[in-house]
Amino acid sequence: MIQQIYPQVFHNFRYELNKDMQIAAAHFIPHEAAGKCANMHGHTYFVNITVAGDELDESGFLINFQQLKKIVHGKLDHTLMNDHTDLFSNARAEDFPTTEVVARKIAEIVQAQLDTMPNRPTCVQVFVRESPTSYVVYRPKAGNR
Ligand SMILES: Nc1nc2c(c(=O)[nH]1)N=C([C@H](O)[C@H](O)COP(=O)(O)OP(=O)(O)OP(=O)(O)O)CN2
Ligand SMILES: [Zn+2]
Repeated sequence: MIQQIYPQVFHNFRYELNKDMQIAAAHFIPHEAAGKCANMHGHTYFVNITVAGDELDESGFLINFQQLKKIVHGKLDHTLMNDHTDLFSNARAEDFPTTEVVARKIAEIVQAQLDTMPNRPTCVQVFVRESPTSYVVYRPKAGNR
């Protein structure tokens, strides 16, 4: 079980849900500035996804927790991040699989799913802990949907 206090995100929506998941994955950062992290290595990423909205779906959900897990954990768990060429690139820094970019890509995956739902919830925050001492918080700009 994951037990952690996460940073709060300000919003005016009536409902907010949070889904935790652990993703075991390998990556490498294809840049000399990454030092030893330019070599392939693995992490157990601790991910927290925050979704908010004013309306629920016909099940009384903002989004089913299981569906959230499936679209993120189901895609990335036990994979090499760099292999996901639909998400990451070894040529563009904006798309290297850094913690920052992993958090942004998870937000984009989630928002793409949310955009198909009639109740139109919003992904307001993605927290990604890559190691015991390093984490990133990504908050999509309002209106980027
Ligand atoms: N801003 C970023 N800096 C670094 C990233 C990153 O994604 N964003 N990534 C790495 C490496 O991938 C590495 O896996 C993590 O680095 P680091 O926190 O240094 O890991 P340590 O366990 O060695 O940390 P200690 O606190 O020294 O134990 C590097 N930088
Ligand atoms: Zn790493």
